[in-house]
Amino acid sequence: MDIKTVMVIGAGQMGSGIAQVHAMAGFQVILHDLNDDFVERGLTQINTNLTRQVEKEKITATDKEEIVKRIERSVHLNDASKADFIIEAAVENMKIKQELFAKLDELAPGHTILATNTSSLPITEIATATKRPEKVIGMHFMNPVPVMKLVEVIRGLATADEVYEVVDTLSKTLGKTPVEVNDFPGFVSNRILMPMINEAIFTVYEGVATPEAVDEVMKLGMNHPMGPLTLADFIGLDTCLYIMETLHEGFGDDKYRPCPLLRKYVKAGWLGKKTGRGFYQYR
Ligand SMILES: CC(=O)CC(=O)SCCNC(=O)CCNC(=O)[C@H](O)C(C)(C)COP(=O)(O)OP(=O)(O)OC[C@H]1O[C@@H](n2cnc3c(N)ncnc32)[C@H](O)[C@@H]1OP(=O)(O)O
Ligand SMILES: NC(=O)C1=CN([C@@H]2O[C@H](COP(=O)(O)OP(=O)(O)OC[C@H]3O[C@@H](n4cnc5c(N)ncnc54)[C@H](OP(=O)(O)O)[C@@H]3O)[C@@H](O)[C@H]2O)C=CC1
Repeated sequence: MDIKTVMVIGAGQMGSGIAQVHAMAGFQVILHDLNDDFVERGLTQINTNLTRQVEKEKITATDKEEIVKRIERSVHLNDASKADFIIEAAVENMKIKQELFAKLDELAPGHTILATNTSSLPITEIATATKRPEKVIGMHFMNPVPVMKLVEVIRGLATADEVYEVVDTLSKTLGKTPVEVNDFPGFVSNRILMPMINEAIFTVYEGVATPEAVDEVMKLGMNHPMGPLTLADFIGLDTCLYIMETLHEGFGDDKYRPCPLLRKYVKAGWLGKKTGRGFYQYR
């Protein structure tokens, strides 16, 4: 399949990173969000990342200009009519994703693949919102997208082999390493990572240690690049909570119950780095 134009839905931390790596690989990109300000925020992030690369002499200023020129802004979902490949990176919520997929199914050309960057939600269930479940697939990038090598590729029950092959090849074209996994809550990455983060939050909640101490133990003791609470702030505490809820509901096992402190922070709007406060303060 010949992919020329890739549309990214959601210009948040993941969507902007996904748009950046596609534009860097030479694709035309349409970056979509609900309004101009959100699209602009995503483009600002891309600009900052590329400027850093120019300063480090990894790309030239002309390369940067060309990459940015390949990214078109969008606040109208009917721009999907121009896309060969769509990756959805909106909020981690089944209702919102199903609504988006139902609309994209109507607006996108028949050949267009509809991928989702969901962290944990079942691909098979997202696909039921469309009349093309064979063209729906999970393409799960890791944060920060320009740096992390993994793409977890998840087939829904109905995903066609050719669609899997397209995503496998596309991931390699982006310089990433695809790994195929089955469609179960949290897939592999978040089934393992998120209970560790949730347990780190319990250790703070139960007064075992401060966030700083927990992070230091895991960084120095286990050689993790970031401690689990710094990582939770980096991912977004709302996203961490949604993932824990998906695991809890999906497996029906209380070992996945989200820590009450995580719920409290999310209710308070302490979502981590993106809102300036989570386990740490950023402003
Ligand atoms: C929730 C999910 O569904 C799945 C997930 O994504 S879970 C999260 C997975 N991600 C992780 O676990 C990340 C863990 N952290 C790390 O690997 C590292 O701390 C890190 C890569 C983020 C930063 O690395 P570091 O060595 O501490 O910092 P630093 O030296 O500043 O950065 C290394 C490189 O990353 C780049 N970088 C750092 N943060 C970046 C960002 N947010 N965006 C783009 N590039 C970034 C830097 O520019 C630098 O690039 P060069 O090698 O080209 O110079
Ligand atoms: N954070 C992470 O480390 C990772 C996250 N993911 C997944 O990627 C997805 C996005 O996460 P992330 O980028 O962190 O989240 P962010 O909150 O940074 O960004 C989500 C963006 O999508 C927008 N949005 C919400 N609803 C819609 C809609 N109906 N149409 C278009 N845009 C919409 C949001 O707007 P608004 O601000 O108004 O809500 C926001 O700009 C989630 O599914 C998440 O689970 C996957 C891998 C890693």
